[in-house]
Amino acid sequence: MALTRFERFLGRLLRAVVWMLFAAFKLFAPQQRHRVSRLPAISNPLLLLSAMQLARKIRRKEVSEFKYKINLHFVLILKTHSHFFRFSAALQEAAQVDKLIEEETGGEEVLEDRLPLLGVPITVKEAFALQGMPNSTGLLTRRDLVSGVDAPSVALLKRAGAIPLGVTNCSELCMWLESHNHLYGITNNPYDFERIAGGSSGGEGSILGAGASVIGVGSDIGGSIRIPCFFNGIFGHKPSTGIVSNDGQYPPASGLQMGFLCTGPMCRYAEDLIPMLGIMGGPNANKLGLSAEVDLKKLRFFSVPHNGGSHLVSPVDAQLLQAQKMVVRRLEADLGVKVQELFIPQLKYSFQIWGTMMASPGKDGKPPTTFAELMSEGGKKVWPAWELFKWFLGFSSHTLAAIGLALVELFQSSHPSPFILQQKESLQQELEELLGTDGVLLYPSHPQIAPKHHHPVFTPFNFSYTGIFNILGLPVTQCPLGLSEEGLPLGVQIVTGKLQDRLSLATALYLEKAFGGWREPGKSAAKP
Ligand SMILES: CCCCCCCC/C=C\CCCCCCCC(N)=O
Repeated sequence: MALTRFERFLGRLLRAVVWMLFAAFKLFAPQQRHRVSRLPAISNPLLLLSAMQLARKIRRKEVSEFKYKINLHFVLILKTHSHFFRFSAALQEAAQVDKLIEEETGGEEVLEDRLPLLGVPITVKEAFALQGMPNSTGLLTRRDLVSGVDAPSVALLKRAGAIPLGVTNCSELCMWLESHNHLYGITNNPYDFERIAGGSSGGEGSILGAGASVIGVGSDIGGSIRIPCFFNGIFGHKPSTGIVSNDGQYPPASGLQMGFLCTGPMCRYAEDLIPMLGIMGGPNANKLGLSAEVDLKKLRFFSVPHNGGSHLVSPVDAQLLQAQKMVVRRLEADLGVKVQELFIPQLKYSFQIWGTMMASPGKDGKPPTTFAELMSEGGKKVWPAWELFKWFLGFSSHTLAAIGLALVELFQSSHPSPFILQQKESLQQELEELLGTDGVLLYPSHPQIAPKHHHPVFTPFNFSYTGIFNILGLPVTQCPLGLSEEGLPLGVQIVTGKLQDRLSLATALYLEKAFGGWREPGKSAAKP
């Protein structure tokens, strides 16, 4: 059974609404002007180290006191966002580091085991609770809220010795692929300030991509770790469902969404992913066997170049297709494996599957909290159509994307399409059988290279390239693959079977060596 006439009509209506909103946006949106157009090169060599390298230097006292200084200049240019840094508290904590090293009588190995991130600066997506820091998730009504405790994932990193520098920008209520809200503004891409940093963990993506922070915490229910990692040329991992605690972030997931949301690590160097995941997962990380050696030659590799041509989603950029082909060639040449190219027809319905499952009631039968309800938090009830009218007049405190999402929600049917549910089930079964415990699948991270600011309003369904794996609960590592002709990051998603995270993490380590991993934006000028 294919989509019903009503469902097809809804699809067309949605597209018409998006086009109208975009046209309106083009007319009314203020234009950004940048006094500087590119980042300077990084001058402090400590800023070029991975968390593991930096932690080793700190343990050996090769970095005494807190010489690692955040590049405030970058933070200001990128608007990632700087007003919420806890520099003096971080410096006080850093001053304790040498004392902790002196006190450890068991030597460097014991210290590494006990405090693997001792002294390493981290940043955290503002949607997570970090004690003493705001936790607004871009809602003006939450602007005065200060976290009294740390989210569990943040607490585990702190317990491992990491020193939080502060919180970074995200999209309004974490539900858009551009990090923009009326509290902090819009975050820029370090490779080209005219372009988006992605969302919803875009502040993290930008600050890490710029080399102004070492490692960071993000969350992902539709691509919010992977999209910003892709656009900012860094690594990120959406773990298998249920490994890292999602508690302590706003908004909390509701309904079936609880099984789709994942918290995970973001960083510039692949070698930081496994230790971060091990720490953030707490005892759950034992389920992943992260210390087991992976022999890439014994894995089965698959490459899916696109979603099969959904009319809602842009075609995959030729440079991304080419980059993925290069990965295939490299794997075959270096490892002697045969990478099988596949087309999986159900992927065409990725957006419809994501939308249907996100709107489904939880196991307790309760429907998820609506987006309009979340927007109303701490203030007056939000009426989406009225809010849109206010937005046209410049009076709304919400972004067009958030208003658009609340509007679209009004048209969502409460009866899920049996055809879409069937596509989801068959996709789940096919991928689980295909990947098993030794399969690795390459899939585009997004159909487009980092778009210009606000342009995602025009292509809102493109996130479904990442979103589908939230619904399937599969782990995915986002891996950079060098730069495009315009000097913008290229990349690929590496997907594996449930709880087989170590396979995608090992593949990312290999691809970092093969393709050069993160590139410093200040040395990679965007071509005009
Ligand atoms: C202004 C136009 C708005 C039109 C809305 C069209 C509907 C699109 C639906 C959903 C877009 C969600 C994007 C989610 C991005 C990542 C979310 C995440 N936290 O992982």
